[in-house]
Amino acid sequence: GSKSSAKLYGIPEGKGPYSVGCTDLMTDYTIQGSFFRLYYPSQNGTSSEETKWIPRKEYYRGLSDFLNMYRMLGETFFQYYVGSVTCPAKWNAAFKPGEKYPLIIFSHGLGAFRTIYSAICIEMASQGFIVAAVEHRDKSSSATYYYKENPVCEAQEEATENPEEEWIYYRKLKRGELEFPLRHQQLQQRTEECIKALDLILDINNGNHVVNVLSLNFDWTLLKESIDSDRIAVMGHSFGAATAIKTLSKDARFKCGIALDAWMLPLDDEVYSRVKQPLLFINSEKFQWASNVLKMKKLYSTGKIRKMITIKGSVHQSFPDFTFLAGNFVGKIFKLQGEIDPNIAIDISNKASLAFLQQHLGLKKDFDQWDALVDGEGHNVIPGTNTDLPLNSA
Ligand SMILES: CCN(CC)CCN(C[C@]12C[C@](c3ccc(C(F)(F)F)cc3)(C1)C2)C(=O)Cn1c(SCc2ccc(F)cc2)nc(=O)c2c1C=CC2
Repeated sequence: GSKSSAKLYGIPEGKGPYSVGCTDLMTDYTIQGSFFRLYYPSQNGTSSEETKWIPRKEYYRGLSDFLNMYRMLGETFFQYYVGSVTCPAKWNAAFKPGEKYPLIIFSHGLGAFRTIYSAICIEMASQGFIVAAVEHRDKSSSATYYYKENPVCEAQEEATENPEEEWIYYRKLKRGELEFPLRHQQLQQRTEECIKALDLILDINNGNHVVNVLSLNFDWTLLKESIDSDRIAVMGHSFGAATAIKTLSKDARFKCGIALDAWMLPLDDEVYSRVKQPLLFINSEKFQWASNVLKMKKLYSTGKIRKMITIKGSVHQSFPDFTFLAGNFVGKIFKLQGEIDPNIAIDISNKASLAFLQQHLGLKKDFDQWDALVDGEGHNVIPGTNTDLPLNSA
């Protein structure tokens, strides 16, 4: 049955010392508002409820459309196979105050949305990071929503009691439409959304009151003076990795970036000379082709810190959570798993990320134990890319 198979393979728990909480924040009754899922160090025993992995059925509709599945079939398929999946974080657990935590803003890929990179986000939070996984409203996500204040009953007090949900679904490329203009315009919006999420979190850090249009009982005031505003990084997968690179070029408050299987197409030529901060590329073995690797190479210019590793036997889907939910057989058929065990692949990615973040955020942790991984030394990992392009050539 669905429960057993999905449960059997589940999303891995965080390995770090902190227990992990999870909540959602949506601001403003407009599409311009911020919407992100927050993963954070939590106080033990303040919530026993696990977090719903895909919280609304409209995401199943978005996914089946994105994957060109027949909608009825797709929705039933997802409802049945992932409807009961939870991720190993305590829903609305109380935030653990008392220290300043470094912050990561995470950007999802094409056709994804804020909740499906929880293995990465939970691991980072368990190691003492606060992670905000933004949900983009640029129509690159399978689905997303916002609340409209329905003007009709504006006059009466119930305006905020039954705000109208507006769902936005993935915008497919039209036949004959050029890809770059659409993706570049989406990239601009995605970058603005990452920067706005940072502004909002720093606002909360200053003790300003935040209005969450989602009625959740989470105490945001506990985050006051809990963000280490000098230790901020941006991270993303595929289109989200391009978003991370563009965000670095736009906002120096982000001190370094991590690009997971970067899709370089949406980036404009100006970006390449404007990324001053250290950048780590973590690539899967299969998601690599010459023009994409050449663009990564273009970011290697003198004086800038660039690291690149490839995880052997991994595939593009080794980073999102679906890789943990399919059995080995189905996983390989749908290219959700490569030759490498999904847990080993994500472990390499997370440890390399932690070591790189310690190096470039100046953390006082023990993540330096994984420095060799950042240099591509270790099992299942190689430096640079597995394509035959020499990276350091000018
Ligand atoms: C058919 C649509 N076709 C045209 C756009 C390409 C579809 N595609 C390959 C797919 C996503 C695939 C997938 C997922 C999930 C299941 C499931 F069954 F497990 F749910 C199955 C099969 C189908 C592997 C990609 O877009 C790959 N990709 C991604 S995949 C991000 C994602 C999305 C939804 C998820 F549920 C999980 C992960 N993010 C990017 O930023 C970029 C690319 C390519 C370039 C830039």
